[in-house]
Amino acid sequence: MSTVSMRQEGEPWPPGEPQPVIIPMLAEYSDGTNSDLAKVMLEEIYRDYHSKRFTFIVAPDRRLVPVLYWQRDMRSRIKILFTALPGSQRDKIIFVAILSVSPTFIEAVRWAVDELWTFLVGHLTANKSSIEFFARSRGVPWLRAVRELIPELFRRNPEPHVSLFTDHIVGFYPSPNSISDEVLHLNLNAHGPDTYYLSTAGAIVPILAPSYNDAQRSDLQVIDIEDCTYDPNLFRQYDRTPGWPWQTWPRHPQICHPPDIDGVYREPPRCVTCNNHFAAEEDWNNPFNGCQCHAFVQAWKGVLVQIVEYPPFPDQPNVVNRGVRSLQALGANELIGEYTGVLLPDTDYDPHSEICDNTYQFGIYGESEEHCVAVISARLSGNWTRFINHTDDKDKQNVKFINVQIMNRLRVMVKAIKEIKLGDEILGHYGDGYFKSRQLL
Ligand SMILES: C[S@@+](CC[C@H](N)C(=O)[O-])C[C@H]1O[C@@H](n2cnc3c(N)ncnc32)[C@H](O)[C@@H]1O
Repeated sequence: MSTVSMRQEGEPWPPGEPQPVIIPMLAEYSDGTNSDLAKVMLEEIYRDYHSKRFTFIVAPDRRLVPVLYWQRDMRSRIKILFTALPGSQRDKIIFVAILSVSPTFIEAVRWAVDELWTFLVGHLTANKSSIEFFARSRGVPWLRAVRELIPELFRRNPEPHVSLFTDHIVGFYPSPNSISDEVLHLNLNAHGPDTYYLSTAGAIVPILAPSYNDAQRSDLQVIDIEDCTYDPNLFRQYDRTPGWPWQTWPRHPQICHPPDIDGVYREPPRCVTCNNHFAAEEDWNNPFNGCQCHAFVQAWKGVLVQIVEYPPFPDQPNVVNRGVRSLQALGANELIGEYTGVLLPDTDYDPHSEICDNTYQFGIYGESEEHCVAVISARLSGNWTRFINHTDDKDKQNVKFINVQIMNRLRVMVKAIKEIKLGDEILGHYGDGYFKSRQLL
């Protein structure tokens, strides 16, 4: 166990005293050991990118990497990291530039004690591709960081060096650098960060919507959406679902306890958390109306995960198997995500529909399993939760899909059922009928 205190920059340690771990803001989340603290720091570095918490340090004397010469301590730390990193000189420079905009990393370089730094270097080295993919898919301004840290590179003979660091070639390098920032930024605005996966070769690959029949296009990049989308016209196309529980048709299927279910207006019920009324349907799009538990909803939108390629399933050896890797520790019983997609009526799978499929589909149920109020189809739009793989092994399942009412909506949520560690694959159970209907298992 180490004590936690702040050290003045440059101040020598009193001889014989154990070197304290600094980074006080992180200490409360760890068990106090340097090994655990290094993991928490790694998570915080991912979080810096996710929340776009960037810092550009102004170093007093900047020199070419690998001798990033800020101060003597920092210089030797960066040298250790540089030696440990895999990849070419260019890859290493890009990686250090990416790290250099993370306030947590800067804090570690400046303050961390040797043991903590050694653990952190181990984590950074082992997760190099993952960190780079995560940072770049969140729009980290790494090229600007290279320019700031190594101005000589651009001043003396800019052209060859600039082209060394600007990467317009998609799929050329077998590393996360394979998609340029420009391409990523363009597509990120339209599709979202979890519409790319990290391949086993270390490349960033756009995720294309699957197609199971000739009527569906398979060259469309999937889109991230925060909430389910509802288009009444999609519901009008179909006959009323037999188990439809509401009186009116179509109506927004996620809105629960409609006050007019039998034609009599009733006051909407209150949220158990904030005690406000749930918004009535007409106010549904007004975020300031009704239940105000937005902080709660926001919490699971900040979860750090990454879509990565896992080994193919034995029954589908030629199919790329994307799954979800957690980039943070998650506690048992935490709600970690909402399954989002396009809301559709509970009709049979329509092979001619662009949005409908039976692979990325979950039902939303009312009071009972017979009351399927809609299905959520995530073929084209959804979020990371659609890449959660299935396992029959109860010991490996670490999440489950649950139907809950939060704010004024019925939602399919992903709930952690045990502690999940940084790096674990997130695995659930799809329900007994899923694979039978596809005859895949
Ligand atoms: C919701 S998606 C999960 C993400 C999927 N791995 C991907 O790359 O898009 C469900 C599909 O993943 C595959 N899958 C997931 N878990 C599986 C398992 N335990 N065994 C075989 N296939 C599985 C099946 O093809 C299934 O239809």
